[in-house]
Amino acid sequence: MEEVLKNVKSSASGVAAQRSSRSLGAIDIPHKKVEKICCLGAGYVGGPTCAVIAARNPHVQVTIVDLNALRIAAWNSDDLPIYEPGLDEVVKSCRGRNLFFSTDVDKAIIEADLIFVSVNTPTKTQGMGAGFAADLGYVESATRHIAKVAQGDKIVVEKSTVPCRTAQSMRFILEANARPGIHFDILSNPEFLAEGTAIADLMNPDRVLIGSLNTEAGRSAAASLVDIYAGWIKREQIITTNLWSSELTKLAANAMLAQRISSINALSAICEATGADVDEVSYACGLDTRIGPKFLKASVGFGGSCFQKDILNLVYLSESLHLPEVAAYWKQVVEMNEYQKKRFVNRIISCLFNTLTGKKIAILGFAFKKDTGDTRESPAITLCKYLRAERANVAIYDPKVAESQIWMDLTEPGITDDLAKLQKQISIADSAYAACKGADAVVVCTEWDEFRNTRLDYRKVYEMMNKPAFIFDGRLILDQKELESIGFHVEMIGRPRGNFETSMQWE
Ligand SMILES: NC(=O)C1=CN([C@@H]2O[C@H](COP(=O)(O)OP(=O)(O)OC[C@H]3O[C@@H](n4cnc5c(N)ncnc54)[C@H](O)[C@@H]3O)[C@@H](O)[C@H]2O)C=CC1
Ligand SMILES: O=C(O)[C@H]1O[C@H](OP(=O)(O)OP(=O)(O)OC[C@H]2O[C@@H](n3ccc(=O)[nH]c3=O)[C@H](O)[C@@H]2O)[C@H](O)[C@@H](O)[C@@H]1O
Repeated sequence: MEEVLKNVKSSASGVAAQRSSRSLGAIDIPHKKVEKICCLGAGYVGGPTCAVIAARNPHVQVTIVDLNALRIAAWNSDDLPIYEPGLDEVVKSCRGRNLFFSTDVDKAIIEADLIFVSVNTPTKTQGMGAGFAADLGYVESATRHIAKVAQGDKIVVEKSTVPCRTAQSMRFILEANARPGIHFDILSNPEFLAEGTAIADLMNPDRVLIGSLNTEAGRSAAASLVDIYAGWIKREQIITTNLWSSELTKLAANAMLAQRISSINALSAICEATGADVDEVSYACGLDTRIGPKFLKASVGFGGSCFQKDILNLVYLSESLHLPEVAAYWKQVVEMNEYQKKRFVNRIISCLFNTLTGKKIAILGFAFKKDTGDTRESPAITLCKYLRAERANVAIYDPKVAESQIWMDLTEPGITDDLAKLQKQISIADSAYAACKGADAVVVCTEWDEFRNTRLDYRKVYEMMNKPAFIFDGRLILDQKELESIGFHVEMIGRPRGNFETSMQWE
């Protein structure tokens, strides 16, 4: 037995040794010191990431450019285009010193030694792979632009999330279009930040991943980027791998995170039907150190711009590689997420006596998670769509999402395109109380702290609602007992319905 344990231990430490020698190898070889960085794309990733790079590397000039002039103007104003706790302070600390936001894409490319490509990679909406494959149009056009404009050697870094082997296409395009004598190195450096905690994640990441070709030039380019991150991150946390591992790791990490949520959400359905409590199940499972406690919070479904997109991308990749079983496995994670949203709405309909016609439903929270104003793929959008179809009147309140954004999300093609008709059924409130006034039901869609029992006066909410007053907690943030003592009828994800508890008593 001891022999077996020894072997297991030595093979495990062998893997660690291999990994660390690879990660240290990259910084031990001669490499260029980066003085100027350009980032193509001033979005949720490019903006915060490069702002932190600038803040932590005062000797490096960082210019973030975008084709969208309004977005750049906002980055240069006091009202940044995205809400992220801590972002204002970081930007203010270095904007105008070594951090610049500009629409002059060509100048920034010409000046830079290293260019991050941090443009959007949405799911294709038409053509081959529509609904699954990533639309690489923005990445390709950014790559072609770099090739056209560059007057000297550049390190080009894929920051966008892309399908495995995209770096090869980028290299092909760059080499085919480069001016004579110009050399490009390509690195993959996927971003793992989560919105709402982006600055904390960037300041203190679990790891930074850099993929390169395993050639001298490739390793040397990786070493230049390692230097940038080493401005504030311990070297052993900066991992270097081959390009394809790095590209695939990003898709894999998102797929695994989303898979955990779909797993706990699948269990939440069993909890509701049996009397088990999903929070208790998740807590008890999470205490197993092999499972761990994070990303096991049951919810109305995951949202955000990337989980669904990246899993579908993985599904498409698997299908293209003739691996249908692998594709079906990952696809189920997304299907479970859709099922969860539908299940939640069905519960609302059934509790409200099987009809929502003319009833007022207050939606608390429209962002896909707390501490962000981002609504991309927010479950609240799907919920509102279903509630509308049931002819409910919906009042939405979110502390950070702009009203114009809500209208845009609800008038997206495929959801509805008739704004005037929409406004007869949907209203946007400027406070939680205003949304709840006269409502038959309150639905918590986003886990904003201000919706917690300690922050919102639920006695006041109860007084202003139609009776019976229902609350549906899609985020498991409310104190059910306290709300019930006020008089609410409370329905929580992953807890049995209504008086199920009493019907299950046998003692
Ligand atoms: N949002 C997130 O939390 C995360 C996103 N990612 C990935 O990062 C990439 C970017 O995502 P976001 O920042 O959320 O997208 P975004 O849509 O917020 O920003 C992308 C920006 O790129 C600009 N752009 C497009 N083509 C350009 C070009 N040729 N030159 C200059 N600018 C150009 C667009 O105008 C847009 O402002 C995506 O691949 C995404 O999957 C990765 C990790 C986290
Ligand atoms: O590639 C990306 O875009 C990013 O996607 C996610 O980050 P993000 O989508 O910003 O936010 P998460 O915290 O992952 O939440 C995603 C969704 O899952 C939901 N969620 C999360 C955790 C949980 O336990 N339960 C749950 O329902 C959230 O409410 C939210 O709707 C990943 O966490 C990041 O590592 C990754 O970089």
